[in-house]
Amino acid sequence: MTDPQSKAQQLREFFSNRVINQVRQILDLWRYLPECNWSVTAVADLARALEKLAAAAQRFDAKRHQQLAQELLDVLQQIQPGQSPESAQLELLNQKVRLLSETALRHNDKQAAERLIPSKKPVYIALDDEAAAQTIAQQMQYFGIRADVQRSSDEFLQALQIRHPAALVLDMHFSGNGHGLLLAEQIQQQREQSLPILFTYQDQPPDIEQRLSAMRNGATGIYQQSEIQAVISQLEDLLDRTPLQPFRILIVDDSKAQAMHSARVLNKAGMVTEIVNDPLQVLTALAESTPDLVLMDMYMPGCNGMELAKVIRQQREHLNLPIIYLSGEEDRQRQLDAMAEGGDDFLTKPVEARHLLSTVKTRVLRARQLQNLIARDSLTGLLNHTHILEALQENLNRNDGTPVTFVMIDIDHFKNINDQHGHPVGDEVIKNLALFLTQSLRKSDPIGRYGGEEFAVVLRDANQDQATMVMEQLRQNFTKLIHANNRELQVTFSCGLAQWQGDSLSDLVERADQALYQAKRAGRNQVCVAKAS
Ligand SMILES: Nc1nc2c(ncn2[C@@H]2O[C@H](COP(=O)(O)OP(=O)(O)OP(=O)(O)O)[C@@H](O)[C@H]2O)c(=O)[nH]1
Repeated sequence: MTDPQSKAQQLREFFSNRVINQVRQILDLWRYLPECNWSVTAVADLARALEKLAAAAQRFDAKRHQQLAQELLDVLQQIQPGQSPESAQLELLNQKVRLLSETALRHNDKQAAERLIPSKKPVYIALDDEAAAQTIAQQMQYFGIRADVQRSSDEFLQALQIRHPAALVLDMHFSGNGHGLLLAEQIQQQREQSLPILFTYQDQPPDIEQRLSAMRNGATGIYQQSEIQAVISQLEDLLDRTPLQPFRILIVDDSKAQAMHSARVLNKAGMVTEIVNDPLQVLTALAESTPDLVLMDMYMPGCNGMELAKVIRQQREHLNLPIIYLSGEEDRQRQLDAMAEGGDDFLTKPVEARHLLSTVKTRVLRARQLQNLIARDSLTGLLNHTHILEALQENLNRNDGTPVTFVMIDIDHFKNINDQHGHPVGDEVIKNLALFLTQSLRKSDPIGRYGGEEFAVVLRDANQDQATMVMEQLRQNFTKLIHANNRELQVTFSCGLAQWQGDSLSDLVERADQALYQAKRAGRNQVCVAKAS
């Protein structure tokens, strides 16, 4: 007879697998909605996927998933088919989708390697050098990316018939000089949507004609075969399914009708809007919500748009906030004057919806890129020292009963690596660990470069035992990575972690640091847990 406990465990694992797939599908549909301006069919597809999840969750008694799926369905049903969703509805949907993506995996899931982020679809690798292809495939697996090696053009084409991959890693000269490029052309011609292809070459860098041909055939990048980590990094971007933070737009216009019109256009593309009709209220609105962009009328009672833009720019925190004027002003000189006073763009009313949308989207994406650069470490792309601590503080502030564990990681004998192999190799090891952590942890876990060869992670919803399991697994996997194409170079890290017990941020960090010190003293290459305070 089967032990009832193991049966329950099996059921849980079955559900866990299934839910990961269903949530993946829901996230894909969700990301597609703004692109198709919330088309009726796309919303119906999302509703169907949510119904399926709710039904499966009910069968397996997974209350949290059932509740979230149902809540999402309730909001969707309030939106009239073909109409713009309201900002409050968008807020709610965004918040629930985010929660759903977070619940899709727990740290103690057995399938920790198969996380939410990477696509379930495999990546096909087709290189002339099969041993090199196997090495890349194995490295990808350590990063949680499924990879299938294809040995010949025929095998490759056959595999494509059977299963669509998430992306291809293809040698430009697979099966003969330039043949990889021809193969790519043949593959893309048969598809409606082009397949992302990462082209590789062995020694001779491609010339401009080959690069152009690669670009025309769907290249997302061209790499030397030995740049394994760069290939993995690009794949991670391609396969990322984290729900985007919605764009938040503050509309400042004394005309209620004009403001509502703009709001509807932006809402239809999934952007959350807030309207301020009294220009004197703009600073209060900026302090309360943190918009990505301000869309502003030029002529309003009380003050004009140019004066307002100047006042906004006087505050350091809004120096990079994009401001777009939307006005009936047609005089080009006045428009240019307005931009000189702190505006970024000028749209003349009446503006076409697609024109407004593309201007707003481009500006917000640029501003976010810039913000990202400021908050992130340039070598690794991780949060910098200040911002990882800020992320930790935010998590402590939530104080909603879910455990939070702070983890500190330090590469062992890093000075020797620099001394023996050179600084560039040291840098590569740092980048590899950053990428490895990004790939191996949940997207919702903030990861930072704390100092030179020191890293920090905030694990939310993980107590110290769960966190130890996760970090122990990572520690073991990390030792298997190849760095700088040198199989002799084995790198390890030590790790100290502390679960938050209601203590101050500095005490928590101090405890994790002490635990890290313990791990170093006890011989390195290990995970140590902090003592209770
Ligand atoms: N290549 C490279 N090296 C760095 C960077 N930041 C710090 N380092 C070096 O990292 C080394 C850190 O060495 P230590 O703190 O002495 O410790 P360790 O050699 O890692 O030894 P243990 O931590 O005791 O295992 C120093 O030599 C720094 O110069 C960086 O961005 N790139």
